[in-house]
Amino acid sequence: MKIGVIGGGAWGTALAQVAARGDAPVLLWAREAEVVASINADHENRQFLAGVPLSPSIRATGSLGDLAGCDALLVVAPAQHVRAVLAEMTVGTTPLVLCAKGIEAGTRLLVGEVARSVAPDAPIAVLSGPTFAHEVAAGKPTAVTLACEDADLRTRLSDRLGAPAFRPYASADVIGAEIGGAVKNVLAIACGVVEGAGLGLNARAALIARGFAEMTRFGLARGAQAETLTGLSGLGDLVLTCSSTNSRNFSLGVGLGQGRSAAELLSDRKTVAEGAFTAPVLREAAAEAGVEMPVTLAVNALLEGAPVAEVIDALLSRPLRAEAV
Ligand SMILES: NC(=O)c1ccc[n+]([C@@H]2O[C@H](COP(=O)([O-])OP(=O)(O)OC[C@H]3O[C@@H](n4cnc5c(N)ncnc54)[C@H](O)[C@@H]3O)[C@@H](O)[C@H]2O)c1
Ligand SMILES: O=P(O)(O)OC[C@H](O)CO
Repeated sequence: MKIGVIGGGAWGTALAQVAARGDAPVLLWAREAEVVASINADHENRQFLAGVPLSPSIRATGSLGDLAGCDALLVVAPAQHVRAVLAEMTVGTTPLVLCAKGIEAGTRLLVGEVARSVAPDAPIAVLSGPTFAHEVAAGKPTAVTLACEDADLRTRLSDRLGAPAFRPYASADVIGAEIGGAVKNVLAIACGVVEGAGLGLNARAALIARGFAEMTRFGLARGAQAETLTGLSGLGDLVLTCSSTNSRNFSLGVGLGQGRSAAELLSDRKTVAEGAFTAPVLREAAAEAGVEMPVTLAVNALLEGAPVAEVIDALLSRPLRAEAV
């Protein structure tokens, strides 16, 4: 199975490294000419994953057409750009493994749903979980959810990508795997705010637990299975992303919690903090589904410039309720 990777950011590059195990050939499409040049000439992605020596069997290209000979494509462009990138190429029946985490603005579609609408003949899988790119690229032990309705394709992808230090756990719940990854980014911003505003570790733990209740309510309303949400792509990724400034979403929240504006924090960044784009769409999707998501509303208020103290007060002043989802 020759693997192609769409997206030369940190995660696309780390996944290319996973797929290149044993010197298997991997073709990676990157949007930036300097990323293509740096991978091909120096086996390093200096722009997005600096300092990690890459396998020489990874070749980079700036032309999406070159991916035509691949047997499966890992789609690792940021969620808001997946539609445009897939629309530029002929996917046909090549399986697409969606690795971006988000919900598309405007349509409120999950990335897999976007892919289906652009490439209706392509089988769909989702790879998601607690995965900081630099750790995966360094070969540190990592486990992910690999969700695909087609059991045969799921097995072939798991066999092709799996390794002792990269363990795909199988699931048929594509929607559940996607919802965990999309929602956790918004909740990670909230946890970063708790850190930035110095609210303490009790508050952070409470936010993770109540945030997970929020993720579960939304996920169940959208047809996710509860066990997927409690798995690697849901709770697992939530815990990772809410725990470390290695997370771009958590770091964005730290800045907001310190009273800096979203405009300032997002203005010159080259890397993507997906939660900032997902938050407003998630608010709309939750309203549409009739699901209460107070943490998501609070993150949106902060992104729109509401004062930190005011947003925290509003969250803490909500009427007490039963703990059950
Ligand atoms: N970095 C991680 O640790 C990690 C882990 C798991 C999942 N993800 C997810 O993978 C996806 C990609 O993130 P990343 O970390 O690889 O990116 P990144 O932040 O390292 O790099 C930004 C990427 O966005 C691309 N980009 C910017 N504008 C674009 C446009 N107009 N069209 C197409 N692409 C454009 C750039 O080419 C680059 O590949 C995101 O959905 C992210 O949530 C990231
Ligand atoms: O840096 P973040 O916040 O985009 O998180 C990266 C991955 O999604 C963690 O699983």
